[in-house]
Amino acid sequence: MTDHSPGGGVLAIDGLRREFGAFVALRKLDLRVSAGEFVALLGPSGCGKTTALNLVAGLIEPTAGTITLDGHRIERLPSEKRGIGMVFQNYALFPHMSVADNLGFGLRMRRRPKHERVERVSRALALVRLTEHAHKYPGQLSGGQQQRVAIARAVVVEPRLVLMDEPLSNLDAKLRLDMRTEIRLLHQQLGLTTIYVTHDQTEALSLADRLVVLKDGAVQQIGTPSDVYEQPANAFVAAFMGYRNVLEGDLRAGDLHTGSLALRTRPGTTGKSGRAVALIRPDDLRLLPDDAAPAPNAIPVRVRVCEYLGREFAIEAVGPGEQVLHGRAARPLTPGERAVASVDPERVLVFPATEGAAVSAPELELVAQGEQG
Ligand SMILES: Nc1ncnc2c1ncn2[C@@H]1O[C@H](COP(=O)(O)OP(=O)(O)OP(=O)(O)O)[C@@H](O)[C@H]1O
Repeated sequence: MTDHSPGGGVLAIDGLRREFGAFVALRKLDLRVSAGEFVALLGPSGCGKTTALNLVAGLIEPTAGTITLDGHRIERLPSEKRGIGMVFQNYALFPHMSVADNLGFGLRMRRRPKHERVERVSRALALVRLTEHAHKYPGQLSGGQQQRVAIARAVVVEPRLVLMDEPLSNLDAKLRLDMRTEIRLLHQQLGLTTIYVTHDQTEALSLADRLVVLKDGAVQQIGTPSDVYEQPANAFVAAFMGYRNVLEGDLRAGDLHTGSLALRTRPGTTGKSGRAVALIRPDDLRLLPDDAAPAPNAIPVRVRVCEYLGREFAIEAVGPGEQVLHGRAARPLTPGERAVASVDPERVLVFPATEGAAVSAPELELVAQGEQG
């Protein structure tokens, strides 16, 4: 094992499973991560993301399955022998060591000569723009600065693989955005193979080359951000990716009939029939004044809430059959006002209703929160 491998290693995970007593936290994870790739594990609380990460890190052992890094089986190796860098949400810095010593620690453990340590620490400090803070202690830094130290400490040893577990979750909204860009930039510069755990779909979409969406310990979809966003594999993934409007009904000849309205759906569903759910992103549901020109899939609604978003307005409205709908309007609408909700059939995804049952209220709430970010 060498510290000097340029870029990152190649990771293969096969049939990875972890049980805690009778509870299965991770069912079966099969994943290939190429050298230099950035993969995000995404899903709601309790879906098994941290379990998967901890198995790769060597903090817990698998019940079954293998993990291969650069051709070597590592699933039973002690954590410190795996050549992996780790960044956690609580920074986990050594409080009694200066920033520079925190960074140099891993290199000292690897017995790198002093001149090399000094050189690499100063390069890593410059990379995360903390050069002038080198002699401070972690307690004297802001949360964002501490997290930059933690990231620099993980990458300074040039690990074959970097694991990050919700590294931005303790930071405020603005800092989160700044750090997100910083992590992406760092990844572009160093090309380290990275696995990143988050429950925030916007974070995963913006950072990762590929996403692994998990639910109840089971993989739902593996794909690029645009695959997962545009072509979610099932209703759960769709709801998690922000398809907040969920309408259930009978699918006949490409139309979903809910009992109180009929919705034309994406071409390709015409041949299918039966109980189904249609999912629509709020961005794709346009709220128009009542007297607007005819629009596709026009649903008469009454406006309930109008929120200012900056460039446009988020509208909550009630349609036929008391169906609650979330959409966007170019101009403000008044609560109580009649309006028309319209959606291009191309943007109406349809899944069998059995999958729709998997979209539970708490998960939708989580999506709703994520949407504000
Ligand atoms: N040591 C343990 N003993 C028993 N159950 C555990 C243990 N660790 C995790 N679990 C359970 O396994 C499931 C998956 O946990 P995990 O921490 O991987 O979820 P997660 O997706 O990372 O969630 P979060 O985002 O909340 O951290 C949870 O239901 C959790 O309660």
